[in-house]
Amino acid sequence: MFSLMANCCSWLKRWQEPVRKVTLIMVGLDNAGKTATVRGIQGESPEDVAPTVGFSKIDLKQGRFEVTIFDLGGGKRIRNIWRNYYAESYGVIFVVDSSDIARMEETKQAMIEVLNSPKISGKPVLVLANKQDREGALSEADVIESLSLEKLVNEHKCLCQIEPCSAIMGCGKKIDKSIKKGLYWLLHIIAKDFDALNERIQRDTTEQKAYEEQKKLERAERVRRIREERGSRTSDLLLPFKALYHQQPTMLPIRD
Ligand SMILES: Nc1nc2c(ncn2[C@@H]2O[C@H](COP(=O)(O)OP(=O)(O)OP(=O)(O)O)[C@@H](O)[C@H]2O)c(=O)[nH]1
Ligand SMILES: [Mg+2]
Repeated sequence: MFSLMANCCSWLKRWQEPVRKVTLIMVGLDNAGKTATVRGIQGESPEDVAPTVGFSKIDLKQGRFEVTIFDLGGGKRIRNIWRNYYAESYGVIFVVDSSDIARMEETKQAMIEVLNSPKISGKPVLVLANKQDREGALSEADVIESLSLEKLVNEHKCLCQIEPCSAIMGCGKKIDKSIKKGLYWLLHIIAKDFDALNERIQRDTTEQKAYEEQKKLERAERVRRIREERGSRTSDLLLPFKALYHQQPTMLPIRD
């Protein structure tokens, strides 16, 4: 009887909680398994994925959360787009290919760059130590050591959880439990500090929009000036031709 009442109370409490819109970014080197992971979360097959050029966006409902995940391409040349998503992100999912030992240093540098951003520092980070099914994959402890994870997250005051997992294990209900557990953890941490985080995100996104608007205006002004310069140069070049054209009729032989 008591447990029934306790269950009812917790259900009521959850039901009264407002729906919260949360944006997350999923980053990590190319080939780490980000797209395979979001595919699995979405209930789609994580097999046959192609490298992400740019980003893909997925929307899902998790309890009282409406979650948007930006799965950002990890290729070296497109990593610089990550920063455009930092301001609006409530938390980070960093996917690591635990079996690619040769790229651990590159992974570490990429993570340092993400956490170094003032728009990310202090936000919660979920590290998915992916590809645990592969032979020779680093264990959770080895990934922590290779990335100097403890030092890094302490320096940037980021709450962090690491989950060893395999994105290709299954999808939907059959998804690796560690991925599910990690996502719950991240959303739970975000919910705990939602108001402060939300305020920061509103402030940062307004600032970013103003910055982008300013850049757009500057670009438009540059283009206008280039066109103006080109226009005046073309009319200078055209002038002798015009003069020539007007002179020609007088040079034609006069016939009866
Ligand atoms: N064995 C194994 N392979 C995986 C796992 N997760 C992903 N893969 C494979 O790794 C390759 C890359 O996966 P993606 O999900 O495309 O990697 P990504 O991080 O999205 O890469 P980019 O889009 O280039 O940034 C694919 O061939 C996947 O099938 C895993 O847990 N285990
Ligand atoms: Mg991808």
